[in-house]
Amino acid sequence: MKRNEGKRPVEIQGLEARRAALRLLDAVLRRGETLDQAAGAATGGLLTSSDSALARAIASEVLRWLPDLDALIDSATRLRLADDAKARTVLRMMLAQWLRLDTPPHAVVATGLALLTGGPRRLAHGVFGALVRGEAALPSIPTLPESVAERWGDRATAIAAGLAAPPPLDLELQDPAGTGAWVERLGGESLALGHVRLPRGTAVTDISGFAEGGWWVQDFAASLPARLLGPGEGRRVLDLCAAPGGKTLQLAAAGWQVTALDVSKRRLERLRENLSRTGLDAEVIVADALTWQPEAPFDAILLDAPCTATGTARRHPDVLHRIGERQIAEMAELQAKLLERASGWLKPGGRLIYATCSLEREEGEERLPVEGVELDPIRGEELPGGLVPSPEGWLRTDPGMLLDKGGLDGFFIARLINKG
Ligand SMILES: C[S@@+](CC[C@H](N)C(=O)[O-])C[C@H]1O[C@@H](n2cnc3c(N)ncnc32)[C@H](O)[C@@H]1O
Repeated sequence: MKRNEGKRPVEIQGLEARRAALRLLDAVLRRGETLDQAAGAATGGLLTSSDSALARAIASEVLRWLPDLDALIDSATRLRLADDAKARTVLRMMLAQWLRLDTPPHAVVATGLALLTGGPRRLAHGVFGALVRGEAALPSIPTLPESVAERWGDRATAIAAGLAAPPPLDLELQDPAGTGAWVERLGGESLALGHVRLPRGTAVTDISGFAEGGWWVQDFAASLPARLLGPGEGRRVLDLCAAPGGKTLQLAAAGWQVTALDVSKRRLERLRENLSRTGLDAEVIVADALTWQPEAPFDAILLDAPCTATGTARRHPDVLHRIGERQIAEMAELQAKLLERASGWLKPGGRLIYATCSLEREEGEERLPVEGVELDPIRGEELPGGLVPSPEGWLRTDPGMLLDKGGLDGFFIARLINKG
């Protein structure tokens, strides 16, 4: 009797993670889902969290470098593989593991070819082998999908330079006065009071002080909208579209009396957990901002509007392939409605921060002006070193900025005032 006869075939180690990566890519590229949405179904059945992290890393690197991986594949075969051919997707994964995740070619072959059979398997073997023998390499800056490069115009190359790798890990501190002490305790560097940046790949659970609640994870650019409202001194602020609550925590820590509103009950659960871990306080309201009405006007409002999130492409490279004119137009329409409503809920002299983590003009510059409120220009001296407001007085950040320090998420931020 041959070895293993009558038993289940021995599973190649690491194969499940590759199968999950394949499912993730299928969900993003074929069904238009986000990596986050797809993760539950695609990686939920995996045994270990490291397998799920590996699946996510493989899929992310494929999405980050997709046009360049395809160019390599096409350079090594005269057969034109369809964009959605399984052999192409598996080859993209194999190349991403070899060239981006430093997996040795023999391990890539063992886990990659097992996903294919017959002709496609022989083809993938040949293409991968030829590229390895030819010492294929990726460019230093990822090539953007054509439609994305067109949209981002003359900033496209600079932005792409910031997309070459996942971002570092930014922490926002509850007590800015303790910045020096936290930098000493955790290492890393600080780009402003209240901020600590740790190297990419740092696992949140490994950072000291999580249970103490002295910090929370928040990209540095995402911390700027709340910073631009200044200290609260007990005044009332509405955090509109608040969950999971990074900005709620910042506002509460800065002395604002916060009302945090969001339509998503599930995401607000995370906001409540964050409040309880940090010992901060806010009134939490589950409601649709398109129909909700406040009982009294606010001293300030922070509208961190739902958006296409193309500014988060470093962490969520799926946005490079899922977002097009239709999604942008839908979000812009929702943002216009939210802005129109929120602008009517300010006390005279009250300020409204409008922010989106999008790189699209339709979700930023083109949402201004807003009837009933005027631009309250952001001044250069209010911003951390290296960032400058536009001549009009709003702020745009993108992943190509502060690159020598690890880059930033893309945000549009404008501050408006009710002069009423
Ligand atoms: C960009 S996220 C907010 C992130 C949050 N401000 C933070 O810092 O953690 C946008 C939020 O808008 C919420 N949202 C979308 N449509 C909404 C609506 N009509 N009313 C209230 N919230 C809405 C979503 O549930 C989502 O939590």
